[in-house]
Amino acid sequence: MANVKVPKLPTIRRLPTYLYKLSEMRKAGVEIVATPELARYMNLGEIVIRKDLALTGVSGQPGVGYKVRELIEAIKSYLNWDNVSEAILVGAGSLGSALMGYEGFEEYGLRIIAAFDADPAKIGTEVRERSVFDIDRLEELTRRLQVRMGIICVPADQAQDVADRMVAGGIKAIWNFANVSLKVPDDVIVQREVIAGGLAVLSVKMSRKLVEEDSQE
Ligand SMILES: NC(=O)c1ccc[n+]([C@@H]2O[C@H](COP(=O)([O-])OP(=O)(O)OC[C@H]3O[C@@H](n4cnc5c(N)ncnc54)[C@H](O)[C@@H]3O)[C@@H](O)[C@H]2O)c1
Repeated sequence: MANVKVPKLPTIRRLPTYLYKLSEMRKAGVEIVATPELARYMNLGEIVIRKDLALTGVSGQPGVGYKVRELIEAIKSYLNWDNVSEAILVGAGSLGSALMGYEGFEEYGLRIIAAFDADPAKIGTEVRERSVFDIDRLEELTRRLQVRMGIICVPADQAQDVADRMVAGGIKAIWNFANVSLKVPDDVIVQREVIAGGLAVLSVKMSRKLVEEDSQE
Protein backbone atom coordinates (compact mmCIF):
# COMPACT_ATOMS: atom_id res chain seq x y z
CA MET A 1 0.00 0.00 0.00
CA ALA A 2 1.15 3.56 -0.66
CA ASN A 3 2.75 4.89 2.49
CA VAL A 4 1.27 8.38 2.23
CA LYS A 5 2.35 10.52 5.15
CA VAL A 6 -0.22 13.12 6.13
CA PRO A 7 0.81 15.91 8.51
CA LYS A 8 -1.56 17.25 11.15
CA LEU A 9 -3.84 14.21 11.29
CA PRO A 10 -5.71 15.31 14.46
CA THR A 11 -6.49 18.62 12.78
CA ILE A 12 -7.65 16.89 9.62
CA ARG A 13 -9.94 14.66 11.68
CA ARG A 14 -11.46 17.77 13.26
CA LEU A 15 -12.07 19.63 10.00
CA PRO A 16 -15.37 17.85 9.20
CA THR A 17 -16.68 18.93 12.60
CA TYR A 18 -15.81 22.57 11.83
CA LEU A 19 -17.43 22.12 8.46
CA TYR A 20 -20.63 20.79 10.00
CA LYS A 21 -20.87 23.69 12.45
CA LEU A 22 -20.05 26.28 9.79
CA SER A 23 -22.60 24.83 7.37
CA GLU A 24 -25.27 25.04 10.05
CA MET A 25 -24.30 28.66 10.69
CA ARG A 26 -24.41 29.49 7.01
CA LYS A 27 -27.90 27.95 6.75
CA ALA A 28 -28.95 30.17 9.67
CA GLY A 29 -27.63 33.24 7.82
CA VAL A 30 -24.57 33.79 10.03
CA GLU A 31 -21.75 35.51 8.10
CA ILE A 32 -18.98 35.86 10.69
CA VAL A 33 -17.91 33.47 13.43
CA ALA A 34 -15.64 34.47 16.29
CA THR A 35 -12.84 32.18 17.49
CA PRO A 36 -14.27 31.84 21.05
CA GLU A 37 -17.55 30.51 19.62
CA LEU A 38 -15.71 27.85 17.61
CA ALA A 39 -13.57 27.05 20.65
CA ARG A 40 -16.69 26.44 22.77
CA TYR A 41 -18.24 24.26 20.11
CA MET A 42 -15.09 22.22 19.56
CA ASN A 43 -14.28 22.11 23.27
CA LEU A 44 -10.74 23.25 22.46
CA GLY A 45 -8.58 26.27 23.26
CA GLU A 46 -8.63 29.29 20.98
CA ILE A 47 -4.97 28.76 20.05
CA VAL A 48 -5.74 25.27 18.77
CA ILE A 49 -8.65 26.63 16.75
CA ARG A 50 -6.43 29.27 15.11
CA LYS A 51 -3.74 26.70 14.34
CA ASP A 52 -6.28 24.25 12.92
CA LEU A 53 -7.83 26.81 10.65
CA ALA A 54 -4.49 28.26 9.57
CA LEU A 55 -3.85 24.89 7.92
CA THR A 56 -6.55 25.74 5.39
CA GLY A 57 -4.81 29.00 4.53
CA VAL A 58 -7.45 31.22 6.10
CA SER A 59 -6.70 33.56 8.96
CA GLY A 60 -9.38 35.33 10.92
CA GLN A 61 -9.50 39.06 11.48
CA PRO A 62 -8.37 39.91 15.01
CA GLY A 63 -11.31 40.97 17.15
CA VAL A 64 -13.78 40.07 14.39
CA GLY A 65 -13.45 36.42 13.46
CA TYR A 66 -13.71 34.32 10.33
CA LYS A 67 -15.96 34.76 7.34
CA VAL A 68 -18.18 31.67 7.46
CA ARG A 69 -18.52 31.22 3.70
CA GLU A 70 -14.79 31.74 3.07
CA LEU A 71 -13.88 29.26 5.79
CA ILE A 72 -16.25 26.62 4.42
CA GLU A 73 -14.70 26.96 0.96
CA ALA A 74 -11.16 26.82 2.38
CA ILE A 75 -11.85 23.68 4.42
CA LYS A 76 -13.53 21.94 1.48
CA SER A 77 -10.68 22.89 -0.80
CA TYR A 78 -8.07 21.67 1.71
CA LEU A 79 -9.87 18.33 2.07
CA ASN A 80 -10.37 18.13 -1.67
CA TRP A 81 -14.09 17.99 -1.00
CA ASP A 82 -15.00 20.76 -3.42
CA ASN A 83 -15.10 18.14 -6.18
CA VAL A 84 -17.49 15.30 -5.47
CA SER A 85 -15.82 11.88 -5.75
CA GLU A 86 -17.92 8.99 -6.91
CA ALA A 87 -17.57 5.71 -5.05
CA ILE A 88 -18.93 2.18 -5.20
CA LEU A 89 -19.80 0.22 -2.09
CA VAL A 90 -19.51 -3.53 -1.57
CA GLY A 91 -21.72 -5.22 1.02
CA ALA A 92 -25.24 -3.81 1.02
CA GLY A 93 -25.98 -5.08 4.53
CA SER A 94 -26.67 -3.16 7.73
CA LEU A 95 -23.62 -0.91 7.64
CA GLY A 96 -23.52 -0.53 3.87
CA SER A 97 -27.20 0.45 3.76
CA ALA A 98 -26.70 2.96 6.56
CA LEU A 99 -23.76 4.56 4.72
CA MET A 100 -25.77 4.74 1.51
CA GLY A 101 -28.63 6.35 3.43
CA TYR A 102 -26.49 9.14 4.82
CA GLU A 103 -27.16 12.15 2.61
CA GLY A 104 -24.51 14.22 4.38
CA PHE A 105 -21.69 12.51 2.44
CA GLU A 106 -22.47 14.67 -0.61
CA GLU A 107 -21.63 17.69 1.52
CA TYR A 108 -18.32 15.96 2.23
CA GLY A 109 -17.59 15.36 -1.44
CA LEU A 110 -18.59 11.69 -1.59
CA ARG A 111 -21.31 10.22 -3.77
CA ILE A 112 -21.97 6.46 -3.58
CA ILE A 113 -23.30 5.62 -7.01
CA ALA A 114 -23.78 1.83 -6.87
CA ALA A 115 -23.53 -1.16 -4.58
CA PHE A 116 -22.37 -4.74 -5.07
CA ASP A 117 -23.28 -7.82 -3.10
CA ALA A 118 -22.95 -11.59 -3.27
CA ASP A 119 -26.40 -12.36 -1.88
CA PRO A 120 -28.78 -13.40 -4.72
CA ALA A 121 -31.67 -11.97 -2.68
CA LYS A 122 -30.08 -8.51 -2.83
CA ILE A 123 -28.67 -8.54 -6.36
CA GLY A 124 -30.98 -6.67 -8.74
CA THR A 125 -32.73 -4.79 -5.96
CA GLU A 126 -32.29 -1.18 -4.87
CA VAL A 127 -30.98 -0.16 -1.49
CA ARG A 128 -31.41 3.50 -0.61
CA GLU A 129 -32.03 4.25 -4.29
CA ARG A 130 -28.78 2.59 -5.40
CA SER A 131 -28.82 -0.46 -7.64
CA VAL A 132 -27.23 -3.55 -6.12
CA PHE A 133 -25.14 -5.42 -8.67
CA ASP A 134 -23.64 -8.91 -8.60
CA ILE A 135 -20.15 -8.79 -7.08
CA ASP A 136 -18.97 -10.67 -10.16
CA ARG A 137 -19.63 -7.51 -12.20
CA LEU A 138 -17.51 -5.29 -9.97
CA GLU A 139 -14.37 -5.12 -12.15
CA GLU A 140 -16.29 -4.53 -15.38
CA LEU A 141 -18.67 -1.87 -14.01
CA THR A 142 -16.07 -0.04 -11.97
CA ARG A 143 -13.87 0.30 -15.04
CA ARG A 144 -16.77 1.40 -17.19
CA LEU A 145 -17.93 3.98 -14.63
CA GLN A 146 -14.31 5.10 -14.07
CA VAL A 147 -14.79 5.12 -10.31
CA ARG A 148 -11.65 5.49 -8.22
CA MET A 149 -12.99 4.99 -4.69
CA GLY A 150 -14.40 1.82 -3.11
CA ILE A 151 -16.04 1.24 0.27
CA ILE A 152 -15.83 -2.21 1.87
CA CYS A 153 -18.69 -3.29 4.16
CA VAL A 154 -18.45 -7.09 3.93
CA PRO A 155 -17.50 -9.59 6.66
CA ALA A 156 -13.79 -9.53 7.49
CA ASP A 157 -13.06 -12.89 5.87
CA GLN A 158 -14.39 -11.58 2.54
CA ALA A 159 -12.65 -8.23 2.58
CA GLN A 160 -9.36 -9.20 0.91
CA ASP A 161 -11.15 -10.84 -1.99
CA VAL A 162 -13.29 -7.72 -2.42
CA ALA A 163 -10.21 -5.49 -2.23
CA ASP A 164 -8.50 -7.59 -4.95
CA ARG A 165 -11.52 -7.20 -7.19
CA MET A 166 -11.59 -3.44 -6.54
CA VAL A 167 -7.92 -3.12 -7.46
CA ALA A 168 -8.53 -5.15 -10.63
CA GLY A 169 -11.33 -2.71 -11.47
CA GLY A 170 -9.03 0.31 -11.16
CA ILE A 171 -9.98 1.47 -7.66
CA LYS A 172 -7.19 3.61 -6.15
CA ALA A 173 -8.64 4.47 -2.72
CA ILE A 174 -10.39 2.05 -0.37
CA TRP A 175 -12.40 3.02 2.70
CA ASN A 176 -12.31 -0.24 4.62
CA PHE A 177 -14.89 -0.85 7.34
CA ALA A 178 -14.10 -4.56 7.70
CA ASN A 179 -11.87 -4.98 10.70
CA VAL A 180 -8.93 -6.53 8.88
CA SER A 181 -5.77 -5.22 7.30
CA LEU A 182 -5.66 -5.44 3.51
CA LYS A 183 -2.79 -6.14 1.13
CA VAL A 184 -2.95 -3.86 -1.89
CA PRO A 185 -0.44 -2.56 -4.45
CA ASP A 186 1.67 0.50 -3.68
CA ASP A 187 -0.44 2.87 -5.73
CA VAL A 188 -3.60 2.11 -3.75
CA ILE A 189 -4.49 3.91 -0.52
CA VAL A 190 -6.48 2.18 2.23
CA GLN A 191 -8.18 3.93 5.12
CA ARG A 192 -9.35 1.47 7.76
CA GLU A 193 -12.28 2.70 9.80
CA VAL A 194 -13.15 1.40 13.23
CA ILE A 195 -16.13 3.06 14.89
CA ALA A 196 -15.31 1.08 18.02
CA GLY A 197 -12.12 3.18 18.31
CA GLY A 198 -14.25 6.16 19.32
CA LEU A 199 -16.26 3.95 21.67
CA ALA A 200 -13.04 2.73 23.28
CA VAL A 201 -12.01 6.32 24.03
CA LEU A 202 -15.47 7.06 25.39
CA SER A 203 -15.42 3.96 27.60
CA VAL A 204 -12.00 4.79 29.07
CA LYS A 205 -13.05 8.41 29.70
CA MET A 206 -16.29 7.20 31.32
CA SER A 207 -14.55 4.71 33.61
CA ARG A 208 -11.96 7.35 34.67
CA LYS A 209 -14.73 9.85 35.34
CA LEU A 210 -16.59 7.30 37.45
CA VAL A 211 -13.41 6.53 39.42
CA GLU A 212 -12.89 10.28 40.00
CA GLU A 213 -16.49 10.70 41.16
CA ASP A 214 -16.19 7.67 43.48
CA SER A 215 -13.00 9.03 45.03
CA GLN A 216 -14.71 12.38 45.69
CA GLU A 217 -17.56 10.76 47.61
N1 LIG B 1 -15.61 -0.37 11.09
C1 LIG B 1 -16.63 -0.31 11.89
O1 LIG B 1 -16.64 0.48 12.79
C2 LIG B 1 -17.74 -1.28 11.67
C3 LIG B 1 -19.00 -1.10 12.22
C4 LIG B 1 -19.99 -2.02 11.90
C5 LIG B 1 -19.68 -3.11 11.09
N2 LIG B 1 -18.41 -3.23 10.61
C6 LIG B 1 -18.03 -4.31 9.72
O2 LIG B 1 -18.66 -4.07 8.47
C7 LIG B 1 -18.92 -5.31 7.85
C8 LIG B 1 -20.39 -5.42 7.54
O3 LIG B 1 -21.16 -5.42 8.72
P1 LIG B 1 -22.74 -5.49 8.64
O4 LIG B 1 -23.23 -5.43 10.02
O5 LIG B 1 -23.24 -4.50 7.65
O6 LIG B 1 -22.94 -6.98 8.08
P2 LIG B 1 -24.15 -7.55 7.20
O7 LIG B 1 -24.09 -9.01 7.34
O8 LIG B 1 -25.43 -6.84 7.51
O9 LIG B 1 -23.75 -7.13 5.71
C9 LIG B 1 -22.70 -7.72 4.99
C10 LIG B 1 -23.08 -7.73 3.52
O10 LIG B 1 -21.95 -8.17 2.79
C11 LIG B 1 -22.42 -9.09 1.79
N3 LIG B 1 -21.31 -9.95 1.39
C12 LIG B 1 -20.74 -10.96 2.07
N4 LIG B 1 -19.69 -11.48 1.40
C13 LIG B 1 -19.62 -10.76 0.24
C14 LIG B 1 -18.74 -10.80 -0.86
N5 LIG B 1 -17.73 -11.68 -0.95
N6 LIG B 1 -18.94 -9.93 -1.87
C15 LIG B 1 -19.95 -9.02 -1.81
N7 LIG B 1 -20.81 -8.95 -0.79
C16 LIG B 1 -20.64 -9.78 0.24
C17 LIG B 1 -23.57 -9.83 2.45
O11 LIG B 1 -24.42 -10.45 1.52
C18 LIG B 1 -24.24 -8.69 3.20
O12 LIG B 1 -25.20 -8.03 2.40
C19 LIG B 1 -18.39 -6.37 8.82
O13 LIG B 1 -17.07 -6.69 8.46
C20 LIG B 1 -18.43 -5.69 10.15
O14 LIG B 1 -17.51 -6.21 11.07
C21 LIG B 1 -17.47 -2.35 10.88
